[in-house]
Amino acid sequence: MSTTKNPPVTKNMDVTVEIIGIGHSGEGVGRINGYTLFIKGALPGEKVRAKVIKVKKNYGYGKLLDIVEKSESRTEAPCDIYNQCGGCQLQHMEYSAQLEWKRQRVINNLERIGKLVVVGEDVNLEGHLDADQSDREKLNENKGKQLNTNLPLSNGITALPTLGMDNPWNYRNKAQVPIGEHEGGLVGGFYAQGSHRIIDMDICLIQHDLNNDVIREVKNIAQQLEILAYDEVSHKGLLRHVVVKIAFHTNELMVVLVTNGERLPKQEQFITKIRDKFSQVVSICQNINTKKTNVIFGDQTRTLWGKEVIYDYIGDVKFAISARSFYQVNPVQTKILYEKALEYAGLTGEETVIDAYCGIGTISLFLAQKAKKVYGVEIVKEAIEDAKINAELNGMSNVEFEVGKAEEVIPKWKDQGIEADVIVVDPPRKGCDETLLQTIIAMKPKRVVYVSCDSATLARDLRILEDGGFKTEQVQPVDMFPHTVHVECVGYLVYQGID
Ligand SMILES: C[S@@+](CC[C@H](N)C(=O)[O-])C[C@H]1O[C@@H](n2cnc3c(N)ncnc32)[C@H](O)[C@@H]1O
Repeated sequence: MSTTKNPPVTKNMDVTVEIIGIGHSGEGVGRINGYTLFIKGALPGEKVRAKVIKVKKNYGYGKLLDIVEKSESRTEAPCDIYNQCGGCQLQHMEYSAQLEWKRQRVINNLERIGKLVVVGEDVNLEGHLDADQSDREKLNENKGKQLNTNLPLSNGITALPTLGMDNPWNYRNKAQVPIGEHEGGLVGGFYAQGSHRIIDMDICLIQHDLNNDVIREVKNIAQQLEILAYDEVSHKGLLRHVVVKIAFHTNELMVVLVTNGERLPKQEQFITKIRDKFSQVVSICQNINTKKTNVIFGDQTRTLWGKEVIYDYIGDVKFAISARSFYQVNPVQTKILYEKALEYAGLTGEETVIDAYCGIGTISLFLAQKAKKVYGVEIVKEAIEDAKINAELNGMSNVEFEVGKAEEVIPKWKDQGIEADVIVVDPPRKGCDETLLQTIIAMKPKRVVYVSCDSATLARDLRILEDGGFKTEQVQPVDMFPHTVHVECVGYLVYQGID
């Protein structure tokens, strides 16, 4: 007979609780008689007073009222709109503590989800149980991959300290802000949490300064030229989004005006005013999106002035970035991440490499500098078109790209006799497809380099690869998104199976 326990709290109750972890959205995680309470703004190690605002069967939410005992890691969030925006979740935590927390989260997932042994010093930031609990619950939803926990454990993985930024601000190279109208004026910034009300924003501290300046000026110009902001309820008005991209290495800027219609009134004046203000702007584009949708871009893009693309470099590799092409948003940390991937790939110039989930081929081209041959596979056709353009741009003839699912294309390559010395994977959050993992196991490359944006699925997939004869040597967390809960990792595996 099952017994259902009632939550120990009720709505509006005033509670005092110790915070033992950080949840998925950066909330503090507290426990009351085993019941989990998520409290936004609270930090691990703190004792806080909170008002219960939502009660669910297994967990609830509280509103922070008072900090009774303060964490040493607490700091003043420097952003004026931090509490309204939601784009950053950890500004109230010292940066060094953010880096430690990110590493600990990775370690916990490797140990608890992957059943892997992590050796070396433990950073011991108090309690992460609940955060990791929710990682595990998320994985359970992703059925189909059963871990065999009876198999031998790894002899020990080194989880290195998170590679952070010297200056963890102004790191984003792309800004995209929705435009709306408020009290007769044009506003642009971000959606208030849980709604589509646009809050005007002057400055975003994680954006490159020039992106902030351009966005502010484009709003002013649109207002002066009486361009109407788009209203998503009535589906009327013109200007939907302003997107600005800056190439950190060349300082080239692209401005994209996303409009609900083809005609841009006073187009020439618009262009002249932008150019007069910013000499770095080399490309002004219009993207037409007339659909009733939350998706930012429509299918049609035209260049209003200047070039179709801007150029940037990651290390020595040059990339062409168009209005719609994907490009990593933190180029400084991308270089660090890719250098680690390159180090783990251990290339001497003789190796054949497969880059699975290759996107626009950034990793493939980075590795192609040191490999004999690189094969890249990616599901999005446009990304592969960009990858081919970028290979040509760099005069690289030792790379081949194919559109398709990694789990279908790589087994085909295997059947065609392609043998990889190194396989690199950089899957989306849900991790690698099971068929792909089994193909990697069957192909027995000397090394696997696993780039991951979700350490929970990374841990699950490492377990499968370990069971198939690979040994995970190292996992390197890299902070691509300071002040947010996200953490990127690179895992290094070597084949140890017996043939
Ligand atoms: C995390 S991104 C990696 C992108 C790329 N490595 C980079 O650094 O720019 C994951 C990529 O996997 C692609 N993708 C998703 N499912 C896929 C599949 N089954 N097969 C191949 N590519 C896939 C996505 O379109 C996306 O470009």
